[in-house]
Amino acid sequence: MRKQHNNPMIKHIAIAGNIGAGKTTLTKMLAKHYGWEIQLEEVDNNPYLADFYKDMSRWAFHLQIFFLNSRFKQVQEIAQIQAPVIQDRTIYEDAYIFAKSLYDQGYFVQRDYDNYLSIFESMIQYVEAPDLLIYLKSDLDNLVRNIENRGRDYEKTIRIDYLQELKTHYDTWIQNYDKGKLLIIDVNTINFVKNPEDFSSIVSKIDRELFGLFS
Ligand SMILES: Nc1ncnc2c1ncn2[C@@H]1O[C@H](COP(=O)(O)OP(=O)(O)OP(=O)(O)O)[C@@H](O)[C@H]1O
Repeated sequence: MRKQHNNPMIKHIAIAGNIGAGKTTLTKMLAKHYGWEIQLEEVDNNPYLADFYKDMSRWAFHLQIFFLNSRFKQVQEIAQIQAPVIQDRTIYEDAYIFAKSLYDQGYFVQRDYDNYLSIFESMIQYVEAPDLLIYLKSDLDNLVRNIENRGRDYEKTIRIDYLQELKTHYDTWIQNYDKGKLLIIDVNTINFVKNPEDFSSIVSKIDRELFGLFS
């Protein structure tokens, strides 16, 4: 079912969440449902991701710079496209979740982290927040199950404490998020791929945010 988006104020929808939360799948399903343009993460063409998971200290800075630039280019493109766009992960997550937790865990040396933050601060002035942020809230069991099921070779080395650290940063970030509309979807007890009614319930919540009388 295709439903054209008819709220001129809403142009940029973003999906946020931990590794394995289901962002990419939901992004594609929502893009199809609403007829939105789509912006995915650079995973297959990412020159650092596989090396990063083998040796995080060695490649943390390179990977963060790559993702930061890639995400910045996406927001620039979104600003220029007239049609509504749905984006798989935000630039905030790169800085406030990934870079921060890599620094906290000692994978970033101080001067590299300072350098990264300085680049981020320069860029963020030119970034508009999404009109609607959809956060997929997931516990660790669910993340691990999804990561195992998709079976990417380079993700086999992901440690549970790395996911836990990311989750802690996500919790803090979402609690304090005030840049625009926020919709939190608990994905622990639903399966929007297998159960059409779970997908419909997500769509109803989004409809309420986008087209509701008091939204
Ligand atoms: N800034 C970042 N720093 C470190 N790793 C990152 C960063 N951004 C993305 N990644 C990693 O790149 C890969 C992206 O994969 P993908 O787009 O499938 O998303 P995902 O995070 O696994 O989430 P989902 O399963 O919800 O789609 C994951 O291993 C992810 O965590």
